Amino acid sequence: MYDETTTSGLIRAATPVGTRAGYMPGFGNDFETEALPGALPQGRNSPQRCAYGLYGEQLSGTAFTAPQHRNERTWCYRIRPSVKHVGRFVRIDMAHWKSAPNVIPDVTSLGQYRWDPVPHSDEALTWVTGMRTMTTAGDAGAQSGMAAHVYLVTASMQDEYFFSADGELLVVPQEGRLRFCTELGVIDVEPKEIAILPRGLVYRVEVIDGPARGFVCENYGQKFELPGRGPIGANCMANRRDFKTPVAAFEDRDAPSRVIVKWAGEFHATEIGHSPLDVVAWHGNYAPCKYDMRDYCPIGAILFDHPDPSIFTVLTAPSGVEGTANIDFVLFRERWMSMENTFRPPWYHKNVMSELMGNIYGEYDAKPKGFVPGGISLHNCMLPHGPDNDAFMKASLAELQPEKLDETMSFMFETRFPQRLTEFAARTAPLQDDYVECWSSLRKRFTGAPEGDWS
Ligand SMILES: O=C(O)Cc1cc(O)ccc1O
Ligand SMILES: [Fe+2]
Repeated sequence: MYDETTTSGLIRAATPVGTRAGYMPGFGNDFETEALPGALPQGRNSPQRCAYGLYGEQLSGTAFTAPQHRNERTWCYRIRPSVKHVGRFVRIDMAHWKSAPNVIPDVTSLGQYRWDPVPHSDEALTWVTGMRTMTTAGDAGAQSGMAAHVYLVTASMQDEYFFSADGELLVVPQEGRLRFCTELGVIDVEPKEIAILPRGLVYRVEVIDGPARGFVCENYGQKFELPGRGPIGANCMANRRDFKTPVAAFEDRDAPSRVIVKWAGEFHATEIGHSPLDVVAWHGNYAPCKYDMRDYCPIGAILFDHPDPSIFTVLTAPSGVEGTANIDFVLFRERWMSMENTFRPPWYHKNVMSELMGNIYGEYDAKPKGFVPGGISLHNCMLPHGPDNDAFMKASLAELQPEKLDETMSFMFETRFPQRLTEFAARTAPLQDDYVECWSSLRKRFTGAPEGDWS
């Protein structure tokens, strides 16, 4: 079966038996997939003439010489080589998609901040024009750090394609459904799922259910990978098989089209006469994927104390310093709390890493009010934070029983670099001016007597 046509018009390869339609299971696998029989060369990458008159082309995701266990590349067999998909570039303006370094002199990034959900407007916004950068960290040109964005998408890209040379994008939907029609296949995402779009991969984004809102972590550094589990062993947390990579899908479509490229923090457009989504077959380990966060198996304390949130790491992007991530993507999802004689919510703390959080749905235990679905908070490098007064009192006085934190999903983009607010985050997005007041009624309970004052 090679003629499965998606509703977006792309011709898709057969799905491996027993797997979810349109996807192949595994994270970082060496995949192979073809949308026409015999399109994928066997036993070699560069036959003298490829089947169907296709062009062979390598997409490198790491340096040629990267260590074997980190080396990523994919061989594509396509109707035209990519060099025909880009012509002369014209610089274009993209007012709200910012890259590090982006230091605004009169904006103070030092602080604890929280925002209500960024609202939609009446404007038709695509994946590219609807991207709103909230923070940037590090330096895109130095290939370290990240940017945190909110996307507000109401319109599909038509005869328009995009790729970023600056980094991979980790997409965290919060509202609506999107379809990523990529060179390597089609990925549909909705809230509770995430997707990774590798650096350099060309795609267009269609709205399946709009308006769509969500969060994006743009990773300028080394790619996201699964964290080592240490003594936890070979299972739990995010399991490799639950990641899904699309089967090959292509379109052979002639139409005046535009490719937008993000490169060194700048945006450029180039005109072409056909769709660049023309990869008929591919094999390799550099590919987009998606993951359903309901498949994440949380590990936690089963007797006492609140462990560090690193136990909830879904993906980590290493920096040069061992154990100190360029970015950790951390998930706070439904789980049981059963610790005895324990203050169960997050403790008060100061962290060398800077923590940007987003709420996908439900209530977050440290902030029962104010941190709402679609909302964002930022606790920057070395700035103290923790439960608000209500959460502190409730957790301190609770009769402790096993309790399920149900209907909840929040996440954190945690980076070793300080995060800088953009002009949009500081002046346009719905910043909660009174956020720091959530700690103001935490009063002194010290009396000099061991029992303290809990009245
Ligand atoms: O600040 C936060 O809410 C995130 C967080 C959660 C947790 O369980 C422990 C530490 C931490 O930074
Ligand atoms: Fe924190």
